[in-house]
Amino acid sequence: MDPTLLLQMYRNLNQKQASVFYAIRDWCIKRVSGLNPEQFYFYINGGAGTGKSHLIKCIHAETSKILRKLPRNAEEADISKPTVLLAAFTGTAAFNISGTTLHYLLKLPRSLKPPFQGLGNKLDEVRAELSNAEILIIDEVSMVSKSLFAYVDARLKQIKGIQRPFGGMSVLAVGDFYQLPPVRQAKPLCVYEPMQIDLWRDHFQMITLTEIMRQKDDVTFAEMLNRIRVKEKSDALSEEDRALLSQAITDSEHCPKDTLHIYATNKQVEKHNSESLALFHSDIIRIDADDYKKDPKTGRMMRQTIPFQGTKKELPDTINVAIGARVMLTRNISVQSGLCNGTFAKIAKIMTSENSGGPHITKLGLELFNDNVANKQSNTGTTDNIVFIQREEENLKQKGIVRRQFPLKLAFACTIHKVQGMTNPSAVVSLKHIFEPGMAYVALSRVTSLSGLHILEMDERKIFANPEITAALENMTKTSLEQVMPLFHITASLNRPDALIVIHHNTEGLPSHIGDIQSHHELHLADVLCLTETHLRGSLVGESLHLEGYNMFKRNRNVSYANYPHMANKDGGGVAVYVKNHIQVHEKRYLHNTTDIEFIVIKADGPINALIAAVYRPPDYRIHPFLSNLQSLLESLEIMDHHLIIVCGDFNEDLLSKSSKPILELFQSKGYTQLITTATTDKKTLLDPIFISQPQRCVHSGVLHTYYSYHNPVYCIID
Ligand SMILES: Nc1ncnc2c1ncn2[C@@H]1O[C@H](COP(=O)(O)OP(=O)(O)OP(=O)(O)O)[C@@H](O)[C@H]1O
Repeated sequence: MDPTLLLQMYRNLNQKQASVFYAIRDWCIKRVSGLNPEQFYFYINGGAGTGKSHLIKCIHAETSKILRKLPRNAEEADISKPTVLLAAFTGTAAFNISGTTLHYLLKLPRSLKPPFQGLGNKLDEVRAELSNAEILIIDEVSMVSKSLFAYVDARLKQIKGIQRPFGGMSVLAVGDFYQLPPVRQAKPLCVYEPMQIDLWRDHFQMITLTEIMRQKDDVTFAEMLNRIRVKEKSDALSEEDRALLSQAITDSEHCPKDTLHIYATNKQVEKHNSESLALFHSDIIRIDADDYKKDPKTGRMMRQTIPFQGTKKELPDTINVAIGARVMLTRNISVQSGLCNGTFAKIAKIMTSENSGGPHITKLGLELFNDNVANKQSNTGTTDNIVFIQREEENLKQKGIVRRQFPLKLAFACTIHKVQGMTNPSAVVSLKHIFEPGMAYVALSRVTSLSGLHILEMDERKIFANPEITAALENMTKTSLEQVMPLFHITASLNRPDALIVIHHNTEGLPSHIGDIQSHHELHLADVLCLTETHLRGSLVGESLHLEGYNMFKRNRNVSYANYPHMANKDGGGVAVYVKNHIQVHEKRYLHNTTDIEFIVIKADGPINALIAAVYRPPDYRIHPFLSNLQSLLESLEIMDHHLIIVCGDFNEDLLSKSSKPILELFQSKGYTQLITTATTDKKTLLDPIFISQPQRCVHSGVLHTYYSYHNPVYCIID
């Protein structure tokens, strides 16, 4: 994925999405640090468009990056093998997250009926391919049946040779059980059935995303979708929701004809498709299936003059198309390349060759609709944006026929089952013939705003949820992940207007990370935000470094060392402090006897009186001269006669190590208490302490998360 786009996706994560992202990121950091955290089994729940797929993409990119460091420790490990597996039941859902289908990934048989079929002689190959795999992500989990889930568990146990659930892998299951259930009337995974081993109920913890991102510019519509998501058959629509939906009601005369039509059944779809082909296109081309049958005399496979009729076939007898006609693939040709069952495209080229019976269509050039696809076409034979597909094969065994036909159908319209996961600016949705819970909700929630929705045959009785889902989700074990973003939750319940929140973070470069700081959900809660390793040069501060609502103070490395020019001239380092506008502060720029140390001191005069210092000690700054200069700084602070002094920063002394800690000892000898008790870096060292002269004034302290620095931010709240 394009790193700039990915970074923007990280920055855009809403607070709930970020909690899940950081929880799983932290698990990976622990795993890589050799701490062997317990496997996790999370279920990410959330209505249509709450950003579940967006979150999966971010988690996949970040966790793959971190876990890549794991196999390096193992001898003979092949680091090209994936550490995080991305999968879904359907090809389109898999492609949407750049993953693959569960069947393909785990080489599952078509029929999942017991007994379990092992991998046989493929085991070694699959085992080698998945040797580094640590996490399995399953999207659109509502479509995964219990038998498929049990197969996934058994298969992973076989591949990993470990009898723990899912072969000891962690699992992130994502989806919305109010959307489409598994095919063939199977019970959804979350609905408990006694007498069965229930992997779901026994292991999974639920986290619910609540903010709708797809319709975020149309909040009224988004809120209505949330209500109809859980509406049961016996519930009536509220007057308000009825009025909203009635704005979208139209009829076949007046609705936009060239917009995607979504129906419940294949019959409705086929009727609409053939009418639209005739309406929009005149040069209609008929593509018959090439059916081959063995000649009893010669034993050779002979092409039949007309396609074989009767019996159920996957590939159609005949397809009528035209240049420019909307079509959809009906087979997973290559999920990685976006050629999946359910992929939408336009016919761009029709390639023929001459044979004895006249021109014969050999290839079709498709312009795929999915934006991601263009970047992924590698070995599928492409020109510009066109992907060429060939005829696929189907064996009609009982009839002795081999069929060769394009796995394609017209797609001016499609069924609701094909639009799950899709985001569209507009759609025409028919509510006629809806036969399952969740169908109306899936169809109505595809568009980004109410103005893009056109409803045919409105019937509010067709909008209904499965009540079993509501009961099942109520009974599921839940986790709020509040501990992942502690400051966010503490401040929400903190009713102390004059509390002071101080945060320190080693940013590893302010100019490159200002965007990350601006979008961080907790850093902007700081009244005083101390940053080290700002890497700033020059005296001017660009507009881009401005944080809304804050005043900035800074001291660059090059002005911090009077007696060590070699340190002053080195890149990196530097300290800055951002202070909320309403706090009265003065910077204490020149301190008696204090030189050769990267620091800033600010004196806050209200609402809380305090001296706050941020310090950075480079790792190569020898401890004795540093201690002596730090001592001078602390003595200068003492003589300012302030009762509350807070000194934070990166001192490059690991307070979790067993070796001596002269910096900590110096602070303790001066009566300070250190507040941070857990690791502050990705290597699980504690390099970023907060020292305080009056520990009784601190009501909360701890460590926050970021994705862009080796260091995590630390905070304290002063009453
Ligand atoms: N944090 C975010 N910032 C910006 N856009 C987002 C964010 N999360 C999701 N989106 C956008 O909102 C739309 C819906 O998101 P997404 O497809 O991830 O939702 P979903 O929960 O997977 O939906 P569905 O259940 O219908 O499959 C997409 O266009 C996506 O790019």
